[in-house]
Amino acid sequence: MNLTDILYEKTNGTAKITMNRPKSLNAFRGETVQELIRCFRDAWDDNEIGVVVLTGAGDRAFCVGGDIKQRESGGYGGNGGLTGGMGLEMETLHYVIRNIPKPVIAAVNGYAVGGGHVLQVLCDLTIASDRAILGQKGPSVGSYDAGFGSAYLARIVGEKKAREIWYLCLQYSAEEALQMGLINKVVPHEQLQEEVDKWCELILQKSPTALKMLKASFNADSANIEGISQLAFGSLSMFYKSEEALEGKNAFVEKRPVDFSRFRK
Ligand SMILES: CC(C)(COP(=O)(O)OP(=O)(O)OC[C@H]1O[C@@H](n2cnc3c(N)ncnc32)[C@H](O)[C@@H]1OP(=O)(O)O)[C@@H](O)C(=O)NCCC(=O)NCCSC(=O)c1cc(O)c2ccccc2c1O
Repeated sequence: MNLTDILYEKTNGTAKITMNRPKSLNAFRGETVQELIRCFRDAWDDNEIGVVVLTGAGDRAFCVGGDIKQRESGGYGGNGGLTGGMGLEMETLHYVIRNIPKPVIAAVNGYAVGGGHVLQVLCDLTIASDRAILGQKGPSVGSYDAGFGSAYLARIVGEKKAREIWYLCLQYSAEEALQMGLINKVVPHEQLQEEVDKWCELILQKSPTALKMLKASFNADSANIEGISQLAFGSLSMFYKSEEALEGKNAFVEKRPVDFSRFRK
């Protein structure tokens, strides 16, 4: 596969997908999302693969969400269509992570923030380094991921905690994330790969059909969130054209404090 933003390797039944833009803390742009979708589809279609690992390149980040520096008033470019006018085919990416009939493990090696955090939320299982920092950021930068990013998050950590995560945009340590049930396990940073390998091995010893059916049954209960997701991304593409959204983006790029006060009037 010809890939620029992703590293993709398949070894002994495991497909490893690494977001590879470390200079931007693995923030995603249109191409990154397209390549992620292609890799998940390849792993879906390959009968030798029984488990998928999603991680980030480098030592600092899993993924910090959309590449804000590339965000324009109409989103991230593109011609509309599958990207809903935003240049990021996020709904499809969320779809393939949720619906690939094999367990997906997020190996969170650093920051998992914004849309990057939503990716770890969507994975079946998460193992994090003790250096990981997790949280949402959208309302600080004029954005939101209000489909699976909010409604499914609330199923995982409960309504109160999910609202805190989104309304306050705090950053949580791996240990705090573990305590609130947001992730499955925390390990010393150096042992992350080893632990992920162990979990993959355990999964690969199991009946693939049983795992496939279990994943489908877990998903069934939250399937209606897909409709909420369509509404949320549809409204986001309109919101991105607003002065309010641009204030969030510009403040981040200009490295200055954001001021949304005029939009409360
Ligand atoms: C993550 C941080 C808290 C890290 O802070 P720290 O101080 O440790 O590091 P720096 O801030 O110096 O970052 C290093 C370097 O990386 C650049 N960078 C960081 N985040 C991004 C980013 N999101 N986009 C582009 N570049 C980024 C940073 O500018 C530095 O580069 P220099 O050249 O200046 O050295 C902190 O970095 C932080 O808070 N980052 C912002 C994270 C954020 O707001 N994420 C949410 C973005 S919006 C989003 O995720 C999103 C999701 C979706 O699903 C969408 C769907 C459809 C459309 C749009 C979507 C969308 O926008």
